[in-house]
Amino acid sequence: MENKFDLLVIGFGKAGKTLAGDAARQGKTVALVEQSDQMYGGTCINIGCVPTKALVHSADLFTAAGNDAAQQGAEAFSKAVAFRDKLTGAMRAKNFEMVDSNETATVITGKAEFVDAHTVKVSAGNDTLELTADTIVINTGAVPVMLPIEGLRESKYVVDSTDFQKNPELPGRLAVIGGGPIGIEFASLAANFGAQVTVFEAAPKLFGRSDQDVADVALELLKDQGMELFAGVRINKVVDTENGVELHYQDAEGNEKVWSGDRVLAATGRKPATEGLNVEAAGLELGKRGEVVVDEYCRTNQDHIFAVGDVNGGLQFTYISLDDYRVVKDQLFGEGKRSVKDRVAVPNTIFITPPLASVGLTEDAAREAGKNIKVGVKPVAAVATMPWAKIVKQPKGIMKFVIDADSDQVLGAQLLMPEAAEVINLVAVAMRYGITASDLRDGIYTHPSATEGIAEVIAAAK
Ligand SMILES: Cc1cc2nc3c(=O)[nH]c(=O)nc-3n(C[C@H](O)[C@H](O)[C@H](O)COP(=O)(O)OP(=O)(O)OC[C@H]3O[C@@H](n4cnc5c(N)ncnc54)[C@H](O)[C@@H]3O)c2cc1C
Ligand SMILES: NC(=O)c1ccc[n+]([C@@H]2O[C@H](COP(=O)([O-])OP(=O)(O)OC[C@H]3O[C@@H](n4cnc5c(N)ncnc54)[C@H](O)[C@@H]3O)[C@@H](O)[C@H]2O)c1
Repeated sequence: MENKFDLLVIGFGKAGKTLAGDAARQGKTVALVEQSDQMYGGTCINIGCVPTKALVHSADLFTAAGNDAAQQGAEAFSKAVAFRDKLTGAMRAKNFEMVDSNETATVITGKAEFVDAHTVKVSAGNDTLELTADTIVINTGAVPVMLPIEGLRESKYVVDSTDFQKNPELPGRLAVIGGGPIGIEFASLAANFGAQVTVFEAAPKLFGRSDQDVADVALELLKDQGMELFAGVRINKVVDTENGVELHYQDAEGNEKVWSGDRVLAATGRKPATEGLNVEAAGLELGKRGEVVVDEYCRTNQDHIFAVGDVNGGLQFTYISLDDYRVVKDQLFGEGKRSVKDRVAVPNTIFITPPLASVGLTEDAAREAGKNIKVGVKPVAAVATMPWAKIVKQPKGIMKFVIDADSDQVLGAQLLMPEAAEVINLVAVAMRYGITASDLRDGIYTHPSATEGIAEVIAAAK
């Protein structure tokens, strides 16, 4: 094999694989290096968005069918895991083919590390290979943070989100450390399948990035699922016992307490995957969280090396990795104008039931910023013109819009409602392209749908 390439991509992430395909279709020689054959296609399709949402959806179907979680939950969970494996297996194969089937592209399985600014060593077992390239794109993603809590790393009952997914057995009693999106989504799906779930969050509030009225409804929904949730806690130690595992913690009032159960999910964030990459050999700069430092074009301090996706320390979403790809593509094959600074109104969704989707400013943030605002807010059950919530039997939720009272622009929205992950994209597009709140209010929407609810809530803004 020729070891010199036009483009070398390290890591099979969203940005890198898309760029690799593009470059190959233009006749460039491309090598894509991925450390594991179980990770072709990257985090999203193997251990991230897709498998977790497959489990969330199966859990939703299970509860919507009125099943008895205590009797059937464990078996239903195992079946959901089997479906997920089939799905991710097929996607992995397709992702491999989408790159490797190009005549000028090759996928190389092994762990990459820099030798110098143009050379990368790939190791697989005892085999090593040195590759050189004109352009190098680092797309190695992120890895779970395992905090230095006494006993945490040593415990055989503590798992991260990847290991949790490998086990087809539903834990009876599950503790989740961390109330971010990973913690909350796993907590919610496990509870829907019948696990007894307790969430421990260190910050003073859960759903701290939402306004309090929205957070309150989200917490109520999770409690309805039988979950216990604690904020403001400090985990002191993890102890393996004869019967399982204990978490010794201090609650928000300073009382020392012990939780005991069967499994602990550590979901306290993910850090850029640069360990072992030897980026120093390429003269690259690392930031405080181990991220590869880049400019607004995802370019490192070496002109021919880019870093895209989670590894550059930006927002950790697949769609941000995809947008990094667009920026680098424009640098390599376009006009070189597109920048990460062009991003406006980036939405996000936490996949609970129903989902909580947000974009832009909360009411609190808008007031803090001194904006003159109007707020439209309604419980989902009170949105008379949106029967969709009742049809899908999800009447609990809240819809909230923050509107600039002077310009009529939407400043932000928080939607805890059926199809929120879809509806939020419409709001984000409106914010991005200057479509006013009145335009959104007066739009013609299909019926019955979740979208039509936004008209009534915006109309109620004051
Ligand atoms: C449980 C979970 C759920 C998530 N849910 C969502 C969601 O619903 N929506 C959303 O938008 N985002 C979600 N995310 C975040 C999302 O998955 C990531 O932001 C996204 O996948 C990052 O993609 P990336 O392009 O940075 O690289 P990744 O897809 O992470 O790919 C990096 C690849 O590099 C490989 N690699 C690492 N080091 C080396 C090396 N030295 N040599 C060779 N290969 C290497 C890795 O094996 C990996 O395959 C979730 C994440 C997790 C963990
Ligand atoms: N639906 C989605 O889009 C989705 C889903 C899952 C993950 N993700 C992405 O993956 C990234 C990682 O997710 P995450 O939830 O692991 O990270 P996160 O950083 O968002 O949340 C981690 C949580 O753990 C808490 N925490 C930290 N130390 C703690 C301690 N000692 N005790 C208790 N709690 C502690 C933090 O306060 C925080 O709330 C997210 O930033 C997100 O971008 C997205």
